Amino acid sequence: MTVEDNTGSALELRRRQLKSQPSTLHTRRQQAVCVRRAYKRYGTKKNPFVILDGLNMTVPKGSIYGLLGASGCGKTTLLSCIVGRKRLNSGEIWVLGGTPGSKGSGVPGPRIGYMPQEIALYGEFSIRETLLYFGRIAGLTKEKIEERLEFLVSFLMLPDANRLVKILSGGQQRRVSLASALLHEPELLILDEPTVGVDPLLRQNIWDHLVNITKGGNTTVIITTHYIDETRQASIIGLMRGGYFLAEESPERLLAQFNAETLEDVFLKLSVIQNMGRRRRSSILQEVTETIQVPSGVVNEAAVLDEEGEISGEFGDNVSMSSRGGRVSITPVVKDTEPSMPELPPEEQSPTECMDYFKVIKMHHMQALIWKNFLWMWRNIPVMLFIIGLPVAQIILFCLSIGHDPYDLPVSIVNFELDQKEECHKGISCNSTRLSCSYLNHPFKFSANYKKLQNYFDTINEAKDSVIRGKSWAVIIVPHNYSDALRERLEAWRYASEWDIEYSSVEVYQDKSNENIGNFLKVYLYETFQKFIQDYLKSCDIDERVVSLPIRIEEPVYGYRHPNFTDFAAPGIILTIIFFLAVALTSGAMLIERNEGSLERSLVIGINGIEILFAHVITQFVVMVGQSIMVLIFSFAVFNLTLNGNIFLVALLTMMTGLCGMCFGFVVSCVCDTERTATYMAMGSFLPMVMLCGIIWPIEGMHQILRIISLFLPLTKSTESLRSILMRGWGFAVSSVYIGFISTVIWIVVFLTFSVLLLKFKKG
Ligand SMILES: Nc1ncnc2c1ncn2[C@@H]1O[C@H](COP(=O)(O)OP(=O)(O)OP(=O)(O)O)[C@@H](O)[C@H]1O
Repeated sequence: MTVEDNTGSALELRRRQLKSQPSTLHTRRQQAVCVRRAYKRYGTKKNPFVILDGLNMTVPKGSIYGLLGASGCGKTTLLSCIVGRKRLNSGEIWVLGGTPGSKGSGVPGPRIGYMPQEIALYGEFSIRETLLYFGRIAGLTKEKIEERLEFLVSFLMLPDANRLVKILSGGQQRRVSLASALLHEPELLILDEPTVGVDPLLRQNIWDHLVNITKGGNTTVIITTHYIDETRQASIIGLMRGGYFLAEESPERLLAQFNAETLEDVFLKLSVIQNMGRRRRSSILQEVTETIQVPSGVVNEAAVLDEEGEISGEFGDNVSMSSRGGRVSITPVVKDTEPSMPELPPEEQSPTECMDYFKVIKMHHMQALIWKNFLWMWRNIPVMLFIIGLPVAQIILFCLSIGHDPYDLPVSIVNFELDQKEECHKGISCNSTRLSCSYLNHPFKFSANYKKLQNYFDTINEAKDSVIRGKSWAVIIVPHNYSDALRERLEAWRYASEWDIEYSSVEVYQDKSNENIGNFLKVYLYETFQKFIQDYLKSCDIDERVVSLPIRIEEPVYGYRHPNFTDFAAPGIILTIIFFLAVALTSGAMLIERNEGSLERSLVIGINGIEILFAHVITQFVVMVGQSIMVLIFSFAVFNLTLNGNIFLVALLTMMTGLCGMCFGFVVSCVCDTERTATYMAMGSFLPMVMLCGIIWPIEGMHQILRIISLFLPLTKSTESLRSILMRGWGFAVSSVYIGFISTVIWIVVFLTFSVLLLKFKKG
């Protein structure tokens, strides 16, 4: 044969392959599942990891379709796309006549029964409760669920239905998972490796059952398995490799065509052919159609519509595909120019109006979800007690640890007014020659806080050394003749001598490395001196006001003469505790549900993200109300924090902030895929929020830009509002109060909208 002859026949062959498919939209919709030109990649566009590369698949109604392929070839990915949980990058999928995920297609929904590869069950539920949950979602009555439960437990040889899933063996758990998929007798059953870990007898029973339910033609099964030969009972098997099907045929025809004993052999031969194709692209078609005679049915005719329906084969519809991924390509086809390509179906519409999203909420779904969430809590009572107890523990810690004056701080004193070994005594008299003792032992603040740890030294150097070595916070030096000098200074006033002024002053050397302690000590010394000197003048029958600062600080309009930091920080701390615990609780619950796979199963059976979200809002809200009540009781009844306003307003704002935290938790769980990233995000937002929302430091003391930023944070206005209610006793009519409520509502709406959008668009 000459080169020209070869080229000519190859061209002829290509033309033959390019013959348009007789498939039509109508016939595609008639199939249980029809996949055309599916392309799916993970990774980035630049660095793609192609999983499906122009794959075609046709699953006729009433058939059992065995999806075979090596581990990691993309079976689960394909199934996820079929059930609408992942999206193709390009290509078309029809499932039960509609496009998965589109309005009115019923997919995802109870028309499908899905058994994912992971166990995807709630460990804390019993077998009965598991089936009750999935049955309720599918809209079955309790009686029907009980009837099916009885059948499935005996058919799948399950133990007592009241046993918890988490204490079942791996194989038993898989069977409960299979029972959950079979429970509502769906039209399309998608089973991802249902027979792993199942004993041969039960495996045979399962296959017999599948054959039985598909007999009537109303149920279709797609099943993946690693035991290739068990698919002999399937009506069609699709052998997947390299992102597409090597063949899609009935097992009998495949065995006959390849003259093989087992399906493993067939797979092997097809794989060899595929590998040859990779080496010699141009000659593959010739080899397939000429050298290897057997696959003729698989190769060409399979693509042709026969009486049984439209069957696609590797060299059928796939022929008209691109050559992405370097796979064997008979000829590349530009979609637009292909004359006989059936017109693409108009995309079924997703909900477009806002209200459409709320119409998707179904009562029986909500009931099942709320029941499931409460049951989960009931089964995890220690966890729940911890969750409710945690904010209480935090508020107790806050009230006991923050805002109190430091006490028992050691100070060193060198008192030159005292004789050797003389002790300082309390008490004040007009003629006292030991006024320094009266001052330092005055029962007002200084002595009250430092008395226990006043250490007397003989020399200044020794005393200073104690500060240098960190043994005390300050050295107070009282000069000789302090009392006389002070008396003289008071009496002579403007005529006081230099000597009197010098000797009537105590010297203080402080360790100011700790700003708070340094300031407290300074204030204590000032205030105690003020008190002491007034008492001294009184003892001399002199009006004590002459030595008071000529500024009268009257009773404050709001707050106390001596406000404490606890009252300042409490509003922000209460809101922060409730907000961030709600974030942790909600994002944790959502991520556990998602990562255990149970969420995936619920979504496939028809629950949608919005229902899950609202069910969590309801159940978590109950928890959060419990947390808020406990926190408020401990704050105001036990620790007597200042509460001048209406407690109902306080409770309302606290709960709204908790709701806001829950909504932020939903955003976190939608954005993050793992608990670790969610923890980073929650922690990453915690500190900025605490720093910028005026919780521990007034916003008025921040950098200008941060002051503006803080206005746009969820806890700023609510903290301000709560502070005004608590400290000023203001009501809802005052702007700084109602702005806090408005800001919280706005943040709830923003976070909820974000979550809904993320749930809607973050797929696959
Ligand atoms: N979300 C993802 N991101 C990146 N790669 C993924 C993702 N999901 C799956 N893959 C990769 O895609 C490939 C196909 O995975 P898939 O789970 O579909 O295979 P499979 O045929 O079901 O395998 P098995 O039979 O072992 O379950 C694997 O290499 C897997 O690592």
